[in-house]
Amino acid sequence: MTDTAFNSRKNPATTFTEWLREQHQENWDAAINHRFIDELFAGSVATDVLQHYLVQDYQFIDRFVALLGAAIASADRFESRVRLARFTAMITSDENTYFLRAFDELGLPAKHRNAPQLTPQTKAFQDLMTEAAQSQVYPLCLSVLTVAEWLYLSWADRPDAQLPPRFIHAEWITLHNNPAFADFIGWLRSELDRTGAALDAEGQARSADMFGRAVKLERDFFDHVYTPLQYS
Ligand SMILES: Cc1ncc(C[n+]2csc(CCO)c2C)c(N)n1
Repeated sequence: MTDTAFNSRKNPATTFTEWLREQHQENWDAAINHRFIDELFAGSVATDVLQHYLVQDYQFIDRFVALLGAAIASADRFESRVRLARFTAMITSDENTYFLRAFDELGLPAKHRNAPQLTPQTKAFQDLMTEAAQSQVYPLCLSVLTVAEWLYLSWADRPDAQLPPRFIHAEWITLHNNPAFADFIGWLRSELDRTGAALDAEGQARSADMFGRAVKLERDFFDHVYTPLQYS
């Protein structure tokens, strides 16, 4: 739902990604200030809640990588493909073993790591990533990728907060607030600013719709971890 078209925004200095976020500010703020994030920083997330969050979130990566592939294929220039390809290589390498170590720490059996029962919220997210990928429209792929990354940087960016003592909490924060991650999101936003501003009004409305659905799903995902499934 678009209140005002991007081209008739009040402040001409507003970038396309700022315009997108402004339209979905309520869900955005609810997500980045969610109870789950407060508990993560406090190191006090209940074990069954954290298990549920990580098991369901681990099912995110497959479609996320497929969406990156679609962005690489639909990008309008070589340097963009290269940057996306480097990021894809980074997140698919073995460097980051956080999930596997966390599953060990939480005593989660293999069946829940690899083929858990999926919740409707997880499925809805997978479907939105598939929809964006299948559009084969670069700024639409970016609209969903940008939410999944920028919203995570936004909740993790609490400069005055102390890190909690256990790695299962602390590393989930530092994975999302480190300088390399922030730098990539800066680039991702500049890319959507550039290609989104060049869309016609209908394309911009489609981008805003997908961006808004992604923000809502991020909020729903945090909400839904408080009615965890049992993984034993
Ligand atoms: C529901 C949900 N939304 C966004 C992310 C963030 N995220 C997903 S893939 C990726 C790139 C590599 O880490 C990032 C930052 C998440 N984990 N779970």
